Amino acid sequence: MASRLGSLVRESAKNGGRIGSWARSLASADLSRAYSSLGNRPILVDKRGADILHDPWLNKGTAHPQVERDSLGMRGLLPPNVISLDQQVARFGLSFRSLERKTKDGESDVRALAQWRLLNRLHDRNETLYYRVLIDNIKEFAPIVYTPTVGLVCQNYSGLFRRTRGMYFSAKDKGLMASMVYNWPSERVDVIVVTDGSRILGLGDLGVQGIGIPIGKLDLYVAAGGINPARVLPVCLDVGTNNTALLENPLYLGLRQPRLEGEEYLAVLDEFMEAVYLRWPKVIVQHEDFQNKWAFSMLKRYRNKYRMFNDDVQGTAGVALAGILGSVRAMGRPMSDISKMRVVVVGAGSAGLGVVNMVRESMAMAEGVSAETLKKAAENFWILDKEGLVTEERKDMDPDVKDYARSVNGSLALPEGAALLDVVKKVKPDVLLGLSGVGGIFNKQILEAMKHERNHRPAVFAMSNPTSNAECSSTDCFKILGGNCVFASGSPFPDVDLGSGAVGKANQGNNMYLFPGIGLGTYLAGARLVTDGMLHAAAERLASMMSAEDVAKGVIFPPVTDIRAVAKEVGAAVVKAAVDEDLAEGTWSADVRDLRAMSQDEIVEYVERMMWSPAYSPLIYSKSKESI
Ligand SMILES: NC(=O)c1ccc[n+]([C@@H]2O[C@H](COP(=O)([O-])OP(=O)(O)OC[C@H]3O[C@@H](n4cnc5c(N)ncnc54)[C@H](O)[C@@H]3O)[C@@H](O)[C@H]2O)c1
Ligand SMILES: O=C(O)C[C@H](O)C(=O)O
Ligand SMILES: [Mg+2]
Repeated sequence: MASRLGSLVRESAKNGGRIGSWARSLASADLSRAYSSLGNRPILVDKRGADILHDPWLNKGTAHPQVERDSLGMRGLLPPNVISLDQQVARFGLSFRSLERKTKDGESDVRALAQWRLLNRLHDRNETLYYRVLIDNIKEFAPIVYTPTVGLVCQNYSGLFRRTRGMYFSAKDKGLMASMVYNWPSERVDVIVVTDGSRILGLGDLGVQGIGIPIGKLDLYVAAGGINPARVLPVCLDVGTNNTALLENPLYLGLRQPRLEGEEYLAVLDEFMEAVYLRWPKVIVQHEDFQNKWAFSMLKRYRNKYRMFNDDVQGTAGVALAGILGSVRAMGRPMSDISKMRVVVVGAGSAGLGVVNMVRESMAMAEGVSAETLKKAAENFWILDKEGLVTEERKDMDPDVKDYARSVNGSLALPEGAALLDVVKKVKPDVLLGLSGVGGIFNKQILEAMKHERNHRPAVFAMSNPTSNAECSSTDCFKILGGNCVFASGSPFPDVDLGSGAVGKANQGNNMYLFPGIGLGTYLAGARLVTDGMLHAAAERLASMMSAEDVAKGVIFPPVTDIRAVAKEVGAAVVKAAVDEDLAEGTWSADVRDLRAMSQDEIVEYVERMMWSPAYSPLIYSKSKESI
């Protein structure tokens, strides 16, 4: 019926509005009336789920009623909010007229969104071509599909929503998730990136619109990590939002309710994790952009049960560790001197604390990790949150930060809640690291205070995303501190011309250098869990990729054009660590005995061979859907 309706409309268009005999039997010759009266009659379909959503004659997008979503295997394939055709028309009009005007930074953002739309449409049409284009132009396009533009996309996602992508699980799906996962059309899923939308980059709670982040992360899993795009699944857990502007926004596609808390929230998470591992027991689940209050607890809850990791806590930590090791080398000192670094960290959230925990372990390693060396290493950090410096006098101290609370007596003592400027002036840190989400917080005075006699090569890491949330820009940093400082930022910044041929090198310090390799290595190792040992191996491999010549110039991370090679090397290091830890079970292409027999170089070659790259395959018609 659907195709008859389709051909009717096409035929009518060809005949300049005249309709065929089939339609003429209807009471009216008016095509639009015929169409609408037909539209109200049931249409028999021989498709289900994603096949309906990808058929323009059948697809109703967000207007598929719940009964249809349930009977046709679509539950979870759309944002949970059901809206009507009239609302869709209104939404389209609203988004058409207002989207560009509402974007934040004017002209350049309008352009960025237009570029994202072009890429997104290509992604919808042709996966192979899309990934080929992305890989070949990664430097130009990573800032569009990933940070910073992906932040803007999430802020506007309800208006930008066209073809659905990924899955949505909500509190309304309680008890149904184990069956819903079977609505996803792929038999095999290797990597899931899931968010609850509660802390999207430094942009806060964006509710269901956070789905843009898992989509962007998985783009890099494919383009950099060589994961097959047919086997990735972006997920948003819609547990409500506390963002009142979104709740009042007529375009908003998510549930209009406050965020679930406590046991209700945990029940959704637990059911989701159980459901995906039920259908895909070997899948790797990456938790992404969960607010601090859940990020650590979810990691602790699941990391010894499932092969999962939290990118913001663990991926970021590895990248910051590699960056600090690079800065130590740039100072002309041996890497073991990391244990002598004074590090001021601004931001005590999931990312900031993930970083200090990992760097602290690395500092302790020089003398052997023990309670004593870890305690000593903790003294190298000064941590600030929105209340200022965290000291032992802090009231209602977050237990995760307790180990780093500074004494208010003794040398370098500062009062509870001391301001960043006072901390920097007194401590004279080697590394100033921002994971606060507060744009511009490393202001002129703070950067001036980083010019001190303790270190002629200070490192400034403005790691918050997207660009407008970065703690400072490359220009501010180099103009104030001179060409000798080492600069890294979460979102890309340009190199800075310092005159007379001198160039301040702007590094991108982003977890994109690790998560694709961590996922790839875990998958190929067939590791049961993602352990600290595997994460340390990943970070160390990243750090070791930079030559002495690079680091001397202040280049501490590889260029984004090398991201595929980085993922390969990091992936191989993760495989090796998993084998050494006896956690590897291998895959059909190399079991654990094969992996054990491989030299380091052979593991690298193996990883490279297993990475998916975009190329067309010949198509042959076969009645059975089995692939040949
Ligand atoms: N570059 C990367 O790879 C990377 C990775 C993860 C997160 N990030 C970025 O880090 C930022 C924080 O992420 P998160 O998950 O830790 O968030 P979070 O909400 O868990 O933590 C933010 C922390 O910043 C503190 N803070 C807020 N205002 C402050 C102020 N004025 N002064 C000092 N501290 C302040 C908060 O108290 C909190 O401790 C985000 O912008 C995110 O985009 C970057
Ligand atoms: O998404 C990014 O660009 C990095 C990081 O995961 C973040 O949350 O900011
Ligand atoms: Mg993140």
